[in-house]
Amino acid sequence: MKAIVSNTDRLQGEIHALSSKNYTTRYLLVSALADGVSTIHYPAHSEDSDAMRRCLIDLGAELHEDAEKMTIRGFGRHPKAIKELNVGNAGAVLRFLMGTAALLPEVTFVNTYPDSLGKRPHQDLIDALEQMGVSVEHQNGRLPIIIRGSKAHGGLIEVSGQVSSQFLSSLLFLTPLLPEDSEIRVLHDLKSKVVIGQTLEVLEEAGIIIHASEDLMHYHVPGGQQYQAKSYTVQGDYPGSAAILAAAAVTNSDVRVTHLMEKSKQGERACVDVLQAMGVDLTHQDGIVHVRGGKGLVAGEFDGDEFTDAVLAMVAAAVFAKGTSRFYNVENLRYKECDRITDYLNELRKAGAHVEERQSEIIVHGRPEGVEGGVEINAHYDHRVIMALTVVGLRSAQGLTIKDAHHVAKSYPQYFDHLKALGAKIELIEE
Ligand SMILES: O=C(O)C1=C[C@@H](OP(=O)(O)O)[C@@H](O)[C@H](O)C1
Ligand SMILES: C=C(OP(=O)(O)O)C(=O)O
Repeated sequence: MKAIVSNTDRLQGEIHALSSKNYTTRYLLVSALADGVSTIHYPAHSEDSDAMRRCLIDLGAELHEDAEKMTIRGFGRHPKAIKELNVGNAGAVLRFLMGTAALLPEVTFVNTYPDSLGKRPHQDLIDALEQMGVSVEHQNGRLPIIIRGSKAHGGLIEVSGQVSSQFLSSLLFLTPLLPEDSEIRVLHDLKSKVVIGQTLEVLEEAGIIIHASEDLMHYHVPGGQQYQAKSYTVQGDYPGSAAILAAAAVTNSDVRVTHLMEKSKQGERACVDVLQAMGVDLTHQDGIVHVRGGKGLVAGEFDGDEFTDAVLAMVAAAVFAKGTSRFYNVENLRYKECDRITDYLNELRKAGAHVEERQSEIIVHGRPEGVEGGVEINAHYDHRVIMALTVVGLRSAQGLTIKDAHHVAKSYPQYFDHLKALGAKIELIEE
């Protein structure tokens, strides 16, 4: 699908935020790891959450769904011994399930997105699993990956957090089910640290006890635990909503996004503070973010690691801010669906933005007058590139054509419909 995004002066209306992808994948997993029937209210529906759902069914979970909720009968510590799992292009799903696969004799994770997930590194998790007696066959730390887990045990586990927090999350989901206690030590740095808060929150809701150090670098996990079957409610999704809020910030707008909890543990909640720091007229009350855009943005400096999945949308807003913005501590954006620094900035440059890259920084020389556009954008298989370039397209004199825009469905299938409902001039063409 191609998205033709035209210059749009005004956005107006109200959007009910989509359900959180990260909470949905976690609630699905802890429900499957429980014995008994759990309920998830308002689960997300996207390619990534569907990938988790599909894989858990393959592993023996029983799922039923109506319009508002899903019930899941879990497989506890005994997933079905299947041969193959296909996680699509979902990084978190792959990494979390590589841990679960350690409960099985042999599973192959196939490589269906060789140019996206197929390029992403998993070596740090592989190293950790090997310390636990799991045998892993892989292609230089990449897919396809075969996990042989029959001998998995707890104990001392060291894992690097330098590339992704998902490796640590994976171990936190697995280790409570092992007979032995585990000590997990995070080596180097822990990137996207805020996301670990979501993992710990969900584990606690599922009745699992984890003793975490205050800096989230050390964990004592008692073994022999059981996940409890529970009832969960998924909150609204900040990373996806950040793109809607950025679109509202760069246009003349009066837009409300509802269902966004002020006290959320999603790091991307910070997009509200970032936009405010850029001078956007915005309020956040009773779960509603209300933007009155069009008054002109100002540049700022931001630690992007605090809102990993909203960085691209915030950079798109900064493209139209007065002055030079800097998003630092973002190197791990290079290991996502594409290289979200080099690939993304190349597309922004094509659109007419003035941007520079460092190894772990994005620098934006803002153009409050707007950009020229009139070019075709390569989506690089990346939903967040698509969402962010759409924001830029709304302020491009000649608009932007985004190729392969269907990849937006990885996290936010309704993105274009939501923007169109607000008045964005977007035409979708099936190819
Ligand atoms: O744990 C999770 O659900 C996620 C963790 C983050 O990844 P990294 O820890 O690799 O930055 C985030 O970017 C991803 O979208 C989802
Ligand atoms: C990077 C993302 O997801 P994942 O790592 O799960 O593929 C994302 O949603 O932006």
